[in-house]
Amino acid sequence: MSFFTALTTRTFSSSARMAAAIKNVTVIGSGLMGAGIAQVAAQTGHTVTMVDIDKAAVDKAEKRIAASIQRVAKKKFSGDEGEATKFISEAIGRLNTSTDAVASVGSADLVVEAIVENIGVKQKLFKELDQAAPEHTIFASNTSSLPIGKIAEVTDRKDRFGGLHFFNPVPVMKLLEVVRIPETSQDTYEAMCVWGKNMGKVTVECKDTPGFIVNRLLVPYMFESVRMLERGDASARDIDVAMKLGAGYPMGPFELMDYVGLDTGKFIIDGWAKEYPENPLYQPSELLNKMVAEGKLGVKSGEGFYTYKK
Ligand SMILES: CCCCCCC[C@H](O)CC(=O)SCCNC(=O)CCNC(=O)[C@H](O)C(C)(C)COP(=O)([O-])OP(=O)([O-])OC[C@H]1O[C@@H](n2cnc3c(N)ncnc32)[C@H](O)[C@@H]1OP(=O)([O-])[O-]
Ligand SMILES: NC(=O)c1ccc[n+]([C@@H]2O[C@H](COP(=O)([O-])OP(=O)(O)OC[C@H]3O[C@@H](n4cnc5c(N)ncnc54)[C@H](O)[C@@H]3O)[C@@H](O)[C@H]2O)c1
Repeated sequence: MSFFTALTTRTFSSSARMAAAIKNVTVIGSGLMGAGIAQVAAQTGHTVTMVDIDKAAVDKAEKRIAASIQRVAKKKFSGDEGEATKFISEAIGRLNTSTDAVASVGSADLVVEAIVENIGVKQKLFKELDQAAPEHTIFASNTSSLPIGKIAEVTDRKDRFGGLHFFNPVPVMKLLEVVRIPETSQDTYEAMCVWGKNMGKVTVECKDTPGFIVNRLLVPYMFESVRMLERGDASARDIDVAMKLGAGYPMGPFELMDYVGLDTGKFIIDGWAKEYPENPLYQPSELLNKMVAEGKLGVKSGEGFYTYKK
């Protein structure tokens, strides 16, 4: 029986029941974000299937999760090795992997998509998943910049569709932006919020506007930093030092761009430049385009504005 036929009243308890019923989570994409979301979901008691079209990406994600979960356990159970080991093995035991997205949603209560930032690719995926997933399954995208409504329009479940925008690194960053489109039902919205809290996150409500809350402010700031570098006004290192020591940011803009991935930054700005050509804050950068073309994607490729050990 679906949630929607089973529950007749739109009370908070009905939403809480929906969220409590979110036991099986499928995370599509096992890159930087998908791996983090899958890890935290497994840590917080969910049965998780982490999917990627690329088997090598799944293998890499498993390694990343194994390293990250050690750090989480060390912090959470400082001094108690037994509890830490139990926490790790139980979480890893709840985490399954696959390279077949369609076959992985058959028993999903929630699907969180974290694949490449491309509207066509996301729409194609959700169209396929819409046919395969049970009626009650909630779909969410972790997109940084694309309109949730546009991704959802290829499905017949817009009332069970929203944005769940996590922050990198997911095991550490406390914020979860919960994005609702006009069609998102109140039950779905509340279920996403309760699930977010169960994941240990603080949720904020966002409308489906470009960049939601954080990226609407963060992306122009990052691209202004690149433009400052392109003009030769200051070096990347000095801009980073200035913003860390002068504005209290944990990372400077270039460190953070390397950390999130320059390709993701390019996907975002290219999309916004096309959609809002008049806005000077949304203009692409020649330097960033060149770096991405050269495969300099930041930490994940070993080189970006800085170089990293692989
Ligand atoms: C071009 C435009 C692009 C825009 C893109 C937008 C992208 C997107 O949509 C939005 C975002 O995500 S925006 C991005 C939003 N993100 C930001 O803005 C991030 C800003 N940066 C930060 O908040 C901090 O620098 C960090 C938290 C990353 C590291 O903290 P730190 O103090 O500088 O350095 P530390 O010593 O390494 O770590 C200390 C402790 O933290 C823990 N821990 C860390 N990583 C972990 C992991 N992977 N796993 C587990 N645990 C992890 C661990 O306990 C560790 O202790 P340990 O004893 O070493 O295990
Ligand atoms: N990088 C960040 O800091 C950050 C933060 C918040 C949100 N996001 C958003 O999360 C999403 C993923 O970003 P990321 O940084 O994890 O990217 P990533 O490049 O690290 O990983 C994307 C993964 O998706 C896989 N993939 C591509 N198409 C697929 C498909 N059709 N089916 C299954 N897997 C597929 C790729 O093989 C790759 O492993 C993007 O929408 C991005 O905008 C990124």
